[in-house]
Amino acid sequence: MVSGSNGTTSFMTDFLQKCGGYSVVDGGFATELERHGADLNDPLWSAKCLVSSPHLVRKVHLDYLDAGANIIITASYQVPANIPAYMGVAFFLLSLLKRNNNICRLFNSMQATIQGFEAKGFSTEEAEALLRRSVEIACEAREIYYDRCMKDSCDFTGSGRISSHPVLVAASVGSYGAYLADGSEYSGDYGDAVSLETLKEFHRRRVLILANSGADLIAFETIPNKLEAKAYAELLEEEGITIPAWFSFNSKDGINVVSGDSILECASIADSCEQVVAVGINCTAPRFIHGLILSVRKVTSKPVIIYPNSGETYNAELKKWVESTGVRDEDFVSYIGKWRDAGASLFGGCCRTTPNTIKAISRVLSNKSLPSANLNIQM
Ligand SMILES: C[S+](C)CC[C@H](N)C(=O)O
Ligand SMILES: N[C@@H](CCS)C(=O)O
Ligand SMILES: [Zn+2]
Repeated sequence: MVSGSNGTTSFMTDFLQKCGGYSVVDGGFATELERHGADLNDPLWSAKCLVSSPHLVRKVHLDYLDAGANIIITASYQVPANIPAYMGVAFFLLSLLKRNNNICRLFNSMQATIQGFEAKGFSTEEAEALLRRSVEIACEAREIYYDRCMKDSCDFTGSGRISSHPVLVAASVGSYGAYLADGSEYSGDYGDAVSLETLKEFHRRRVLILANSGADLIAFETIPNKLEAKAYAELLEEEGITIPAWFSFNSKDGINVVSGDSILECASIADSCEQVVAVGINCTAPRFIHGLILSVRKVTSKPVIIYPNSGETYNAELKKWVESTGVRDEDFVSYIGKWRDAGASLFGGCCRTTPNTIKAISRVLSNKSLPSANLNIQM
């Protein structure tokens, strides 16, 4: 096993210790916004609410804190810092070549994204302000939560810090595929036109903004391929980013990440990156999680984070989740003990999970006497 020891290692292990050994991550953010009536059929997806209903964003964070989350993830998943100049040039060239099917597909998704943002009239400054705002709102929710706890006089230390329920704000960075808003984060297929440099330039500005936004760490989420993991790792190093980060991949077969790249290779990239304090899997069907935890553990000793989705499938055209047939995954909370035994230490939910899911996870983890697997907790 690779050591993974570095300057930031203790950040997560110290935090886990404060939480009692295991930590609870929040659940589906967009899902909860939709449950409150938000229409996310938009290129910004969940981030649309940063503009249209920031109060709802704050409320959803608070609901997850009330449910027991120790880590809340910001609404910045699908906000780019800007529309990079290379995209304008690439867009023009692609428009000349779009007789080829693959190029045609790339052209169409770029067109949708660029037009979506232009239609919204976002300047670079506004997009950047949106990224910062996403962190501010999460921090505001944490303050409100702490204040409430203080009033209820629960578990505060002399320093005014909450002792039994510490909370971190993780700034979400969605993949380039998320930004394309065509579900590419579930294929990881960006085509040959997208290189390591393309991805680094696409992510550079927003990573810098989020690193200086007051967030406690950066959540690189739903990473669909090895190239993007490499881009993140190189960016963190090149830019001398000092706040910690986690790398979380997604899979649709339990063996590889969605692009077909090996989870072992992807997790190794995360392991070698000094700033990375946890490695894991998100937005993946629960039935694949156990095997993936074992794979990740083969190449890193860093804490393993998992936040599966409900096991449904995303239809990017309709921007809706469709129930899958066959396996019932929605009661995945019953597997928390098994995943804990396999070596995971941070647990939450991704798309289509709710505060009820998180409440149930929190309950399972705080009940130390429960048996290892199949705890049969009802959400
Ligand atoms: C994690 S997926 C459900 C996010 C939404 C997707 N990038 C889209 O815009 O359709
Ligand atoms: N954290 C994201 C989803 C990642 S797949 C959100 O719910 O906004
Ligand atoms: Zn998800």
